[in-house]
Amino acid sequence: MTVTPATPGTLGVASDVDALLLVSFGGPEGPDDVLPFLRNVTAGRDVPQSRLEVVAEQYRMFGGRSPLNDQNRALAEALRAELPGLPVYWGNRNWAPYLTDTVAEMAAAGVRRAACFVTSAFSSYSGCRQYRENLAAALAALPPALAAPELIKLRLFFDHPGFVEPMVDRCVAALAELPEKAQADAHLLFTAHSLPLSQAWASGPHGDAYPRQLRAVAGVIAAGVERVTGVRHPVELAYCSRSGPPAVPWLEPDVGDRLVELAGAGAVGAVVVPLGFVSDHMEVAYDLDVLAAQRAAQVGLPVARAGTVGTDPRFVAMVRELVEEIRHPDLPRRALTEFGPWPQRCAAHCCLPPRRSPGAIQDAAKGGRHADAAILMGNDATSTGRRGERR
Ligand SMILES: CC1=C(CCC(=O)O)c2cc3nc(cc4[nH]c(cc5[nH]c(cc1n2)c(C)c5CCC(=O)O)c(CCC(=O)O)c4C)C(CCC(=O)O)=C3C
Ligand SMILES: [Fe+2]
Repeated sequence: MTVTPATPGTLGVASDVDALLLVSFGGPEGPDDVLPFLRNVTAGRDVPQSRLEVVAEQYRMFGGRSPLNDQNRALAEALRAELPGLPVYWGNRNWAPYLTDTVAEMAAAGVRRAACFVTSAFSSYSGCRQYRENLAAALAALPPALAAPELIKLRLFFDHPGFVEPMVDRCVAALAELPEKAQADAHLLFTAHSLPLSQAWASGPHGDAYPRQLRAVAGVIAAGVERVTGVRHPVELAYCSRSGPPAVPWLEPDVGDRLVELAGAGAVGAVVVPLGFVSDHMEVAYDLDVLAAQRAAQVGLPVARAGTVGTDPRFVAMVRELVEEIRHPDLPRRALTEFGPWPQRCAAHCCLPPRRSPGAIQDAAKGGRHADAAILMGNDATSTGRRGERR
């Protein structure tokens, strides 16, 4: 491919990427949005009505408004400041601004090649592949008169220093909030969104990537905490926000159950670390700060909740660095675990959704329609000679 030299003044900004698209989950912004939002999230999924009513009630406790969209507005603003000259767009899977509308707006504005930053750090169908499918669907929905931009999904960032270092600071700060006598021996209880076991097993190119990545990063963060405090805190991994019918197994233990168990086993305190989320949205504000906190209070276990990265300057700079990786394939790709740096392009069979029709799996194996969508979105447009891999 042709490599355009960086123009002075836009130094460090990928000159052959002409937009950044912030891609996220979306959340309701008022009471009337709650049910339509939940219907969007669970369309075609095995989530019982009773579960939806429980979740709707949680959103109503917060005035029907999730903090998530405002957090993404703040992140988009921070990215505009970090990447002057690069238009920053924002689109969601489940609520306005919908990806379909944003991608149409980008095409109408003449965007040719956009880097897509998805606010999910880890490998899973819900957090990675489904977003690639959403992007492909947004392209497929473009009016024929509009030229489709190339959409390049940035690599997963779960072990990037720009994510890990702010999390170390947040753990250290949370430890200091615990009663003094609980600080030295406190557990670090890392948490992430639970997944159906079938989805967890199918995550990543070799399976089981989601829990393994979480555990690996948790260890790196704990080591970072030790460098600051001089204490190696015990590391635990637990899950929140289980959904689906009770008969379907999901990743365990639940964070609330684990806090109760830890108290029973004589733990003096715990820091709950929302490792699986990059901002304090509902899964944090309700599932951790209300539900899990109640469980700990019932057994008298002191807990503090670590913050999320939000718009930490190091996290914002990380996005810039990931964009630069697209522009300059020879740049060092920073990563702190043996799982990274995650490839720019996910393998065709990476994070396959559970319960796919045999036809769709065959398609993926042959490099058919589904695989094309995945590869288009995850590809490294600056590298060549890799196409044969999927033949
Ligand atoms: C891996 C993962 C992430 C992390 C990656 C990422 O960040 O994308 C994530 C994020 C989020 N999940 C969120 C909300 C919900 N997730 C649900 C349901 C589900 N999530 C799942 C997985 C994930 N979810 C799964 C396997 C289901 C079962 C149904 C299905 O297979 O799709 C439901 C339905 C009701 C219920 O809870 O059962 C809701 C309301 C919000 C918004 C919070 C806010 O509004 O502030 C966010 C950021
Ligand atoms: Fe979710």
